[in-house]
Amino acid sequence: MPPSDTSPSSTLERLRGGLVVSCQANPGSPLRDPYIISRLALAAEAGGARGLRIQGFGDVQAVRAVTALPIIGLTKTDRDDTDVYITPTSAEAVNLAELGAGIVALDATRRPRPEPLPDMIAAVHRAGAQVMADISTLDEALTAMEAGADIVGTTLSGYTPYSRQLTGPDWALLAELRAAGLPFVAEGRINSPAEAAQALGLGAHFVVVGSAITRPDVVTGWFAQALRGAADPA
Ligand SMILES: CC(=O)N[C@H](C=O)[C@@H](O)[C@H](O)[C@H](O)COP(=O)(O)O
Repeated sequence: MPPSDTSPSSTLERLRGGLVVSCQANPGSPLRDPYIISRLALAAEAGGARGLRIQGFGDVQAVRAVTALPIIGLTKTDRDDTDVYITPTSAEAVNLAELGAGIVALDATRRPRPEPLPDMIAAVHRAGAQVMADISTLDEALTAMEAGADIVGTTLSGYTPYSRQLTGPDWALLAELRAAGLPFVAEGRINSPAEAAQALGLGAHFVVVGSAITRPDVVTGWFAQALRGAADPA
């Protein structure tokens, strides 16, 4: 019997003011293995993470087996018919909920999608989980909340062609979401403790950090890039 999550209605409440660590490995990464992801999740828990964001059925299963922390589950599916890739179908969303994700992340961008967003949200709710709508603009956030999402996340800012293309967090989007009175999660390119605290101060319900904590291959690239051409010529 895997460790159990709390009741679905309290999952978001448990995360208020906390850090959620996204434990994902890029395709081709030597860390892309459910056992390794489950160890990263335990390391995040030991460090004080209140929740985990986990991609793929195998990883959700492996992580659910070792921790009772709330899981935000998602799939990333490359399809020929749509650019929507974070949990594009109800079947995937319901499967994630059944595997123990108390919150399911759905792509809520305005790109053409295989299934209507309100239908997907209803399916997740019927499966007993809550919905985090991954958006890239304020407009998408408003639409997602109208469609029944429980909270929105800034996850996809910079990943749609029409959203702000930034190298750091989208602070302006956080301010817009706050001004609109929407419940929101700060996620995407939050790469330091100071930035995480700043996001919470801007009204985020919780903060998700991924690459800076759990992608050492990516972080190594940041350092290696900074050193290129920086050697003292003397
Ligand atoms: C755009 C996209 O596919 N984002 C994914 C969503 O789950 C993950 O690859 C990110 O790591 C996550 O959003 C956290 O962001 P960052 O790694 O920047 O802290």
